[in-house]
Parts: sequence; C-alpha cells; structure tokens
Amino acid sequence: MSKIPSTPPGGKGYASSPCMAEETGLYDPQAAAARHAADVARWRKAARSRLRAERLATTVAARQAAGDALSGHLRQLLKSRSGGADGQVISFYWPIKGEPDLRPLMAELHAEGATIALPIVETKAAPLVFRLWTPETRLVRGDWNIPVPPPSAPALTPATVLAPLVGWAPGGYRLGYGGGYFDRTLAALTPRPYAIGIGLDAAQLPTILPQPHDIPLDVIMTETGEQFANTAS
Ligand SMILES: Nc1nc2c(c(=O)[nH]1)N(C=O)[C@@H](CNc1ccc(C(=O)N[C@@H](CCC(=O)O)C(=O)O)cc1)CN2
Ligand SMILES: Nc1ncnc2c1ncn2[C@@H]1O[C@H](COP(=O)(O)OP(=O)(O)OP(=O)(O)O)[C@@H](O)[C@H]1O
Repeated sequence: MSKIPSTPPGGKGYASSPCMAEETGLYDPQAAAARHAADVARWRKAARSRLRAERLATTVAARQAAGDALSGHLRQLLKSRSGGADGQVISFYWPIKGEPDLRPLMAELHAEGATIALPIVETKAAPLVFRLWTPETRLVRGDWNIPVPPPSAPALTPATVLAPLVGWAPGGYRLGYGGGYFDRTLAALTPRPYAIGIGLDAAQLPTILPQPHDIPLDVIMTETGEQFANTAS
C-alpha cells in the first residue's frame, strides 16, 4: 500500500479526503470486473433469445426476400473487392434457425470459380475449422446438428468469412449464438480474414456491451445494404 502524505507538497491540504475504498477490502476491482462480465453475459442471453424469436416469427417469404436482397449487396461487395471471384476462398454458412439463406449465391460464386468453405465446430471452445464445399459435397451432421462437410473434405484458410448475426451494433460488433466461435477464429487466423457480418436491419442493437474478446467485423451487411464498414479494412 502506498503512503499518501497527509498534506500535499507545498499545499495546505487536499480538497477531499483520499479514497480508502481499496484499503477497506470492500472494493476489489477484479471481482467488480467479473460481476460486470456476468451481467453482460446475462443481458446477451436475453437479447439473443428475443432476437431469435423475432426472426423466427417473420414469414418465410419475408426471410427469402431478405436473403435475396442480401445476396445482391454481397455479390457487389465481393466483386468490388476481388474484381471477380476466381480462386478466392470464401467461407459461407449453412443457414439454421431463420438465418438469411445465401446458398444460391454460394452456388453461383462456386460456378464462377470461387472456392467455397463452410465452418465447422470440430473442437468445443476452439477456433472453427473451414472445409471445402462443392455442389457434390455430401454434408454430414456436425455440432448443434448443423450440416457440415465431412472430415475428408480438405481444410482451407478463407480470405473472406461471412459471419451470420443474431444481433449487431454500430462499430461492427456481432452477437452470435454464444459459443464465442467467430471471435476465437478471428483471433487465431493470420492473416486475419476479411469478415462480413450478415444480418437483418431488425437485429440492430444500440450496443452489444463489447467485451475484451469481441473482435469487430470489417463490414455489416443487411437486406438494405452496407450498414457499417471499418475504415482500416
Ligand atoms: N449457420 C451457422 N453455422 C455456424 C455458425 C452460425 O452462427 N450459423 N457458427 C457461428 O459461430 C458456428 C457454430 N456456432 C455455435 C455457437 C454456439 C453453439 C452452442 O452450443 N451454444 C450453446 C450456448 C453457449 C453459451 O451460451 O455458453 C447453446 O445454445 O446451448 C454451437 C455452435 C459454425 N457454424
Ligand atoms: N478469443 C477467445 N478466447 C477465449 N474465449 C473466448 C474468445 N472469444 C470468446 N470467448 C468466450 O466465448 C464466450 C461467448 O462469447 P460471445 O458472447 O462473444 O459469443 P458469440 O460471438 O455470440 O458466439 P458465436 O461466435 O459462437 O456465435 C465468452 O464468454 C468468452 O469467454
């Protein structure tokens, strides 16, 4: 504990008495941070279930229209970045739980020469693995029953990753299903892939209460176009 002089050097007295909170043992900054993290996790859990329920409550036709609109914006963005899809490894996702369905665009880019990958949870609480998808790939059931390429499909490192969003906030922040998989993956991959969040306008939140592990995405795309782009990318 550092000693605080009772009078400041050359002065009469302090304007207020020193804060003794740490000395009392009642204030432990680490415990306070842990309590805050637990509050955030609880808040996120509630936000996820509300947003997931709202998404599933929309009509199939509305979801399909959103998927088609998103595909159009995404096609433009990918083409402007690569000048044509040839050879680029792009990770898509197999839609679950009312996520926008981009599979027609996935097949179209494959036909144009792009290399398509799908993400797989091969190890719990570890980065995702990406494996090759082609229209001939016979998908198998992975973690959470998500259809994934079989272990025999080649593993790839994507240059571009599409990350489906349960919720999103300005700054490129993503709320997913709560496994932390995309954050772990973006933290592990070098070079870092260009990460595009895919979500709906209705899933915007004022904030996701960002935590140290949350890695902002490069762009957030919704059915009405690009909502946010990090300038450094
Ligand atoms: N279509 C699609 N595929 C995807 C993703 C996605 O978001 N969408 N992922 C994107 O990352 C990965 C799978 N993400 C997963 C995220 C969470 C859990 C999971 O078990 N969640 C627990 C809750 C965890 C917690 O709150 O601590 C659960 O719901 O029981 C499983 C897979 C890879 N594939
Ligand atoms: N880079 C990391 N290293 C270790 N743990 C991490 C990392 N990133 C996230 N986590 C852990 O994962 C948990 C869930 O994170 P978060 O709430 O951000 O999930 P999410 O982004 O919604 O999930 P997902 O990406 O799977 O859809 C956090 O409590 C955190 O402890």
